[in-house]
Amino acid sequence: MSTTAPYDALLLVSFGGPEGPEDVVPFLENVTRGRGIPPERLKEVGAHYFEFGGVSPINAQCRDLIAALRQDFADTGLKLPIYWGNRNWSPFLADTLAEMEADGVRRALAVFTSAYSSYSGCRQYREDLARALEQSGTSIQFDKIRPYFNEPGFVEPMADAVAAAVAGLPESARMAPRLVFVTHSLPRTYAETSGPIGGAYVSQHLEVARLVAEGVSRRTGLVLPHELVFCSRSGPPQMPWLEPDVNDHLRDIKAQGATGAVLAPIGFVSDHMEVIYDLDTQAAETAQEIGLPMARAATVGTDPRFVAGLRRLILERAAVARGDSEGESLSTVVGRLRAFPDVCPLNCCPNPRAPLPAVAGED
Ligand SMILES: CC1=C(CCC(=O)O)c2cc3nc(cc4[nH]c(cc5[nH]c(cc1n2)c(C)c5CCC(=O)O)c(CCC(=O)O)c4C)C(CCC(=O)O)=C3C
Ligand SMILES: [Fe+2]
Repeated sequence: MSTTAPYDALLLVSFGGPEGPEDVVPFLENVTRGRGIPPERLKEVGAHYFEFGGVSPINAQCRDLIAALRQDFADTGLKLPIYWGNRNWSPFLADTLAEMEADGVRRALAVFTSAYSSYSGCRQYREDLARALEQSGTSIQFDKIRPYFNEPGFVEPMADAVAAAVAGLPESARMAPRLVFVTHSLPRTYAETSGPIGGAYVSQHLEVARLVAEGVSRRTGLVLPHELVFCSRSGPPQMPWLEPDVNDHLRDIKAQGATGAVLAPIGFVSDHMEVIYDLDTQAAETAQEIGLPMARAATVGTDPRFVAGLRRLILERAAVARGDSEGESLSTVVGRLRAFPDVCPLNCCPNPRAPLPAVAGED
């Protein structure tokens, strides 16, 4: 029988987002406290949220993912309560931990809404949990599931989505379309130090891009050129971030003769603000301006294969925690990168400013 022992609960840990116009400024203050984001950039990002009524889509997407996981657990006979807490907006992690402890939770498993290794998408959440334990005066023991970029349930729905987006391009654009894989830009130093030995953020994305492109050619019979590009750069202009920017890239491929572009936001598990603003609004405007037909592929969201993949990772981590499995992983991974370690190694994705306490790692 599959079991989630020794865990008493699952905790979905996410970024958080504003749920109305009055939330936008305090939310951005939480995000950027002590991070040296220029005020002009903050005003600009605030304007993106206001364009959408001051509501980020991310909280609704977390609620949907939790509902889908609960249904999947019910269907597969798992009895593991699911909680939710955020880094930057309510429900805040510290409040959720207090609630969990009041409910008798002693040991819990965390799932982050980020599939890849980076300070922002992994260690920072581990630090957030350590700080929330401190703030709430609770003592729940936390493990986490490993980064899931190479879980088949993450990759397969994206290959379907990209193939569907290619098919949805106008006939004329299907002559020589390009696949444009997009993720969140990072300061180059964060990317260089990501993972246990550095470089993990980009190599994991390149691997997913390769796997999805291969999946697309299996589905369509076409081998389409692809590349990895970046969105949502912030920080001061003199600081190097990962490039090229998606808008610059669209201009480049248009100049090279591309007849169309499919944007595939492989860096995001659902249609976050970066997707609905940076791609569906801003990059779509760029594409329109230069006369390049563009389609945007869906994110995994609550695709049942993705949800089942998360469940496999939860069961796998529980087996390791019980000592029933000693390996890194029981479940399969796709591609040429190994399953990421269950316990983040020493110095994995280091804090770029100063070391802070973090859960679920060797340090
Ligand atoms: C790698 C990465 C992910 C992916 C992993 C993951 O999913 O966690 C991610 C996710 C997200 N980032 C988000 C929003 C923002 N990120 C910002 C700023 C920053 N992000 C960074 C990196 C990442 N961010 C970095 C290095 C900064 C600079 C400041 C710092 O070093 O921390 C800022 C400040 C303004 C700006 O400069 O843009 C905002 C508003 C939202 C919510 C979207 C919504 O509302 O739907 C989500 C899911
Ligand atoms: Fe971000």
